Amino acid sequence: MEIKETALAGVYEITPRVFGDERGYFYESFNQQAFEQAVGETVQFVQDNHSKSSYGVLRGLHFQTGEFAQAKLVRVTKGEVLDVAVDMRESSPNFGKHVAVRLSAENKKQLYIPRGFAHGFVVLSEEAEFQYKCDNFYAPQADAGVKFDDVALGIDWILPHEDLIISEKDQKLPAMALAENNF
Ligand SMILES: Cc1cn([C@H]2C[C@H](O)[C@@H](COP(=O)(O)OP(=O)(O)O[C@H]3O[C@H](C)C(=O)[C@H](O)[C@H]3O)O2)c(=O)[nH]c1=O
Repeated sequence: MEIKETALAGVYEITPRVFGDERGYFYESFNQQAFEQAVGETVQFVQDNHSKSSYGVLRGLHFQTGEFAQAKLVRVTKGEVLDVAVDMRESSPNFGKHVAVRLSAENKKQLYIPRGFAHGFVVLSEEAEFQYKCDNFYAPQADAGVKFDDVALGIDWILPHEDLIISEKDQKLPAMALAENNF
């Protein structure tokens, strides 16, 4: 497994070692020991999520506030997405900055997004299946987020606006300046 910190401190890009042979391939999609050694902290994941989306679906930018904040280890097992993490920690020198990485079933890349970050993705392929680990349980009462196209964030989502499919909930998310984050 190769793991490297992205330009956004705290967010890591992980590329697993893939063993291919005439049957197909094998790789360890998660190894607690290797992961913790690489990110330099203990992370206990407690919930696995799996979502399927069609081309143009944009989910995000979401986070859970305060004590319910979640660290996530995300990957794509079908298709391709542009995955985005935004630093929401007001004390961080990177507050409001983001990183965007293409994750796909093909490149098998994963992204580790610590607590204190907003997360979202847009589907670039016909369909995408998105699977991820969280280190804190779902807490709807702490569900929060920021608007994906807030100019203050300056995120290039690649697809034309008319191709995007966004839930009503996500369309109503506040701009960064108004987002409650408690981080
Ligand atoms: C997140 C979540 C949702 N749900 C239920 C609540 C709704 O009835 C339904 C769909 O939820 P939502 O529309 O919030 O799903 P996404 O838009 O994919 O939300 C996720 O999108 C971005 C990419 C994230 O990083 C978060 O994990 C999460 O916010 O699943 C649960 O039962 N458990 C959960 O952990």
